[in-house]
Amino acid sequence: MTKENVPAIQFDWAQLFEALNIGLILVDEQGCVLLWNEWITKHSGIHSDTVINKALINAFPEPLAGSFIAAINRALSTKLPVVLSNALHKFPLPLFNLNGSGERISQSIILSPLKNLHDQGKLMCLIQVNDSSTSIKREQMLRDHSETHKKDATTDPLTGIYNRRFFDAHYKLEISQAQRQKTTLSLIMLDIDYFKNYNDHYGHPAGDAAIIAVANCIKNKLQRSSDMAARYGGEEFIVLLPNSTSTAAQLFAEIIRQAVFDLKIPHLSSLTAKHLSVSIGVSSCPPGMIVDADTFLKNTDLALYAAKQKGRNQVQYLPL
Ligand SMILES: Nc1nc2c(ncn2[C@@H]2O[C@H](COP(=O)(O)OP(=O)(O)OP(=O)(O)O)[C@@H](O)[C@H]2O)c(=O)[nH]1
Repeated sequence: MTKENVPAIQFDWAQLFEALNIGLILVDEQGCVLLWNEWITKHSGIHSDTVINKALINAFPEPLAGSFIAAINRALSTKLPVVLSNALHKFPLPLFNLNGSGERISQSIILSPLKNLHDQGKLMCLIQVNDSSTSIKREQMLRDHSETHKKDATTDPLTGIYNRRFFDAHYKLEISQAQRQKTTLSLIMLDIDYFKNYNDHYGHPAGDAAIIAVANCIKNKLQRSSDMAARYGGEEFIVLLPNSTSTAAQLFAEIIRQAVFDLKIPHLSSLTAKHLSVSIGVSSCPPGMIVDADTFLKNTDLALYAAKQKGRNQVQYLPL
């Protein structure tokens, strides 16, 4: 904007400075305070009368950071604006929130050299202070929200283990990797016995607690970081064991079956035992065998069906 096209209005600049929702401090080349607006007064508790024409370094009750003083000198010597990054300098000035909590405002600061029209050839430095607490909190909220969202998309809310959607995606990757690397991939499907009776007898909240107990039992027995358990349906779970032979998978299934039974959760309406039990189906895809994901899953489900048919509370293996 040139001088010619500046709007010809009567303007109270002092009023503008006071109304701004940012902090403004103006210092001369000696670091003497020439302007100190209302925003700074509000957030520092220091009135302009006590600091005008005095050294900025003595304005606050605590010493100013060396990096802040250096930034003012840099703006004046290079005649270029300097930005104090919020990431590196969170609280350059002792400024506080107005809520009385004593919490410091995190600040983003721009230092701009200005010509001092009253003192030819001399410069002043305008210090603009922005309260970036709100934008930082908003960013943090967005980050937290996106983390929660990601977690929601992959985990089962009741048990905290992976959900079926995540399992399906992961399972397809594991099948192709096992086929490429010629390793054995094993699958375990597990279902709580007579769970409808359990719910009817003990109530739905107790049923939920039993599902959580079984999920924890499975989770605690997983040995390798590549093993993965998911809640597959209401009271049905699935475990993926990469690089695990059929023998190892059956042994592992038996460990889980026993561990659930050892929880000794009373199940008086079960026709199998007095305690909560699970039936487990196991299937393995040996090295070099090409099988599609659905066939492998169906085979494991058939093994589970066989475990149910043969009396429940047991492990059955069905070769592909
Ligand atoms: N408490 C609770 N119950 C659930 C949940 N999801 C599914 N169920 C119940 O699980 C029961 C499953 O019943 P069925 O599929 O008939 O199986 P079952 O009674 O275990 O019979 P078998 O598997 O043959 O031993 C149903 O009553 C569902 O309502 C859940 O999240 N919480």
